[in-house]
Amino acid sequence: MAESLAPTEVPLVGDFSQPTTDSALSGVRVGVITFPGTLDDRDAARAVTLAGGTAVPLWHDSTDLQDVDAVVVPGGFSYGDYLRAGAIAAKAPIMEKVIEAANSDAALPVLGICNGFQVLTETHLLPGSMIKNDHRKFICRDQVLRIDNNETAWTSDFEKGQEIVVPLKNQDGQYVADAETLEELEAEGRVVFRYVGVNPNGSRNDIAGIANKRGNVVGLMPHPEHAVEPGFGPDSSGSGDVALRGGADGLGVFTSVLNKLVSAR
Ligand SMILES: NC(=O)CC[C@H](N)C(=O)O
Repeated sequence: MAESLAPTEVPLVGDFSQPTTDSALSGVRVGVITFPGTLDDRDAARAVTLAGGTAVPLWHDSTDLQDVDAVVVPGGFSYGDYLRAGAIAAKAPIMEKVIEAANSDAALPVLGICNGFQVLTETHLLPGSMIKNDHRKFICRDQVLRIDNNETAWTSDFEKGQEIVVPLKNQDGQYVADAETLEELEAEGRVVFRYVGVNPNGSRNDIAGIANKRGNVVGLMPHPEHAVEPGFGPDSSGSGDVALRGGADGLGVFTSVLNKLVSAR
């Protein structure tokens, strides 16, 4: 009889054991959650590794955060986007622990990317909601973003006002919130990433990503983890010349949290 593989033992497949020269950074453990239907956990784990940290797979129905120092809630279609994108994942056992740790005095850094951002709004760690793109189509493009807040746990390695190019791919990417919430986000500088040039989905105030009040929880719709290796990411030169593809603009999101955690030690 075939050996049974309990769900909690399902491994995150892939070799993330990149050599790193900085032992302080590699001592930082970043959890990457996998729900049924998650797509981008491997790329998120690889981004953590390329930034110099240690990626720790976290399974959705576990309640053990395994002493991680930060958590990435990656993109995809958790639970098939049934009910609403992110709504079921928000109730997963692992998220109960993430919410607790994010709200604790220790302020665990949490990053939600795309479906992860949808999960974070559904948990109310972040305000507002994600609804269907205004054009009602799935969209996939290289997107210019401006870093409007470089004081969060996930953006401190960027310059304020810096523009980066990362991929965007979703159907429920339109960020909406009531007028009071939008006003508060703007007044408190909590719009972290803003769409530049094109607003690809009708998001209010061109909002691509936001933070909670303490700046430890950040969610964004575009995908920094898909732009972490020169030669493989989007064309940040804007020339359309494949030979000029830079594509590592997203790496700063992951180095930010590692450097911040190391300097806080
Ligand atoms: N790339 C993704 O994470 C997709 C997110 C989400 N399920 C959507 O399509 O809106």
